[in-house]
Amino acid sequence: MTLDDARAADAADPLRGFRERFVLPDGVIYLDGNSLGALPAVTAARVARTVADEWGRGLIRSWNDADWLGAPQRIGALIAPLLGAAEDEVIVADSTSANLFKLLAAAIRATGRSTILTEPGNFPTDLHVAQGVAALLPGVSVRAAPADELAAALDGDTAVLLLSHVHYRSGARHDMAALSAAARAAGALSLWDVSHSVGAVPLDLVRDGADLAVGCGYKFLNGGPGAPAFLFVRRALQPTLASPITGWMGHKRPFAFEDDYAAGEGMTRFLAGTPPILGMAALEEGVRILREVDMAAVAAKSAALFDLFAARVAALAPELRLVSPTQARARGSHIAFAHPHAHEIVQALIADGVIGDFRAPDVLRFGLTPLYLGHEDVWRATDILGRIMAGGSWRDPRFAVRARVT
Ligand SMILES: Cc1ncc(COP(=O)(O)O)c(C=O)c1O
Ligand SMILES: Nc1c(O)cccc1C(=O)C[C@H](N)C(=O)O
Repeated sequence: MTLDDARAADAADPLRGFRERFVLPDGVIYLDGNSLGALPAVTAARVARTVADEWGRGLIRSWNDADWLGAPQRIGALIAPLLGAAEDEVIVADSTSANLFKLLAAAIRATGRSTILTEPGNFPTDLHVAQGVAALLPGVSVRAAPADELAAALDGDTAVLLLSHVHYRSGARHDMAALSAAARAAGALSLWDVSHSVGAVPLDLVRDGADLAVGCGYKFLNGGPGAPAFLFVRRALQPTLASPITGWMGHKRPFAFEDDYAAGEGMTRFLAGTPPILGMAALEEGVRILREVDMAAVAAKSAALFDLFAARVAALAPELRLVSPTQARARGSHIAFAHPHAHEIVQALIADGVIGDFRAPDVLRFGLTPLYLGHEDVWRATDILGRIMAGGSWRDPRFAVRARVT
């Protein structure tokens, strides 16, 4: 593909109109929307209105008048179709880590079983929260099995199969339907972390038999740094699960101020405390944009951007080893390569305006976000990468200095 071909592909792109819905700095090619999504153009004004009008003038009346109280359910319902879930199966609350804790503990209690089955190399918070739950509950342990041994590792002790649908490092995507069915056949629940899937690939949690899911609001949903997360519980399971964080917002009647806890109806029981309204407002705007989008078009464009990226790197920087699956249906919406000097190369790219990220020890990762990234961006980014590799500019000692956040 030539630069002209890339431009022609962008001109014919059905999603090209979405780029102007985002604020992106000049001189930057942003390839990290899988870690922190870009700022939607409407979000600053929405947050400013929430602050000045709803908080400043409405004051506490806004819990009713601006429906602050209903934000977790309202935004959950907005996210639901992106998950292939019903509106009453999703609620927005807390962080992905906290929601993992709630659902893991609930799953162990509901099944009466003792093992959390996961895979080695899952996102650290998933593993760490599982370890924390196991440390808290007598007899509970975490077991990790490689992807191709997971189905065989499910047994009568497995309470819950905990997996990231799309792997944060390689982008590899699990077969949700097959693994959820295997978990169910073993009498276990399936819990999917869809942080790297929602808004990135078409999801159908109900069709694919997922029992439980959690995910981030700040990646492909473009909800802003530290945006609230969401959780999904299959409707039939909701009455059987109990949150271990029995806060007042999950109570059946929070404003009755009763001494004794009574779990709220449906997903409400998975709330704990007061929702962060400013973050909720930003998240709502990000999700609204995604709701206008045909996810099949997003998936098709993501696949085209990936193929272009992979082909250009193979030609211009063959020393980078592709670690993402080559088949589109087997991956999410980022591309990853391994190189012993991945950190330095990513830093050199950032210095040249191409923002990707480094995942220790040796991975360069580039988010492919079809709403605000075009073929020309990929063409230019890979051009810069090729020059950095050919010229060896990444060897500059300043690129070896590790930042706190990579
Ligand atoms: C798969 C996955 N789960 C969870 C998280 C983060 O969870 P939290 O928002 O609680 O930090 C991330 C990224 O940070 C992630 O990639
Ligand atoms: N949540 C993050 C943060 O607070 C700081 C820096 C990065 C993140 C991320 O989201 C990392 C991301 N989940 C990943 O896949 O690596």
